[in-house]
Amino acid sequence: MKNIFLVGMPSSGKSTLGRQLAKAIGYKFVDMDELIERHENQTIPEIFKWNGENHFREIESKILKQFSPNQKLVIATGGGVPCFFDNMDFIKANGISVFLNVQPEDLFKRIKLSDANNRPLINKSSGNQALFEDLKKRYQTRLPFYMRADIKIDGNIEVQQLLWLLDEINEKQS
Ligand SMILES: Nc1ncnc2c1ncn2[C@@H]1O[C@H](COP(=O)(O)OP(=O)(O)O)[C@@H](O)[C@H]1O
Ligand SMILES: O=C(O)C1=C[C@@H](OP(=O)(O)O)[C@@H](O)[C@H](O)C1
Ligand SMILES: [Mg+2]
Repeated sequence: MKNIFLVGMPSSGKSTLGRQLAKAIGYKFVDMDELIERHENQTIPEIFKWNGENHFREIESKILKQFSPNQKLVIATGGGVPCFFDNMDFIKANGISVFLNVQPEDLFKRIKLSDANNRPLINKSSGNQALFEDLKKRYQTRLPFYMRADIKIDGNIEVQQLLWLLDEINEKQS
């Protein structure tokens, strides 16, 4: 079975669901953001601050292209991965892609609930209205890229729906 790439907005659950999915199907889980941090020996906010977004995007694309199709991996991509360079072409050619579709209203709630403040593109201190507007705009801009995924699912899925997702993946591959 091919590698599985999870794509979607920040806070759509790629890392959370990716771990569960990998465990359920006996795959290894990898988080691209963690690979990038290890490669650069810096946190994501530090990379953005000291080297800029362009550098981050280049490293991100380089890390992506090191995957080969049949490594038995579930890969949580960063939210921007499908939207830069030919990354989405690579993903489609080298694995099964799953878009976790979570609406801006729900993303907003998740981001507000979480203590984490490690996403340089999401300014939690900018005020609720500005944060929500930014999420809506980013979601609309990115949607066409995410929609190229092989499978699109509502990101608010329950654990039992994971089984449906697995069936769907198997069908795509048979
Ligand atoms: N299905 C879900 N329903 C509600 N909250 C979720 C769900 N999946 C993840 N979360 C919460 O959303 C936040 C971001 O999840 P995460 O997996 O880090 O997203 P991503 O990797 O897509 O940025 C976390 O606080 C997590 O607990
Ligand atoms: O949406 C984006 O452009 C980004 C999302 C982040 O990953 P998550 O989607 O896991 O938050 C991380 O790669 C970086 O902060 C940029
Ligand atoms: Mg993540």
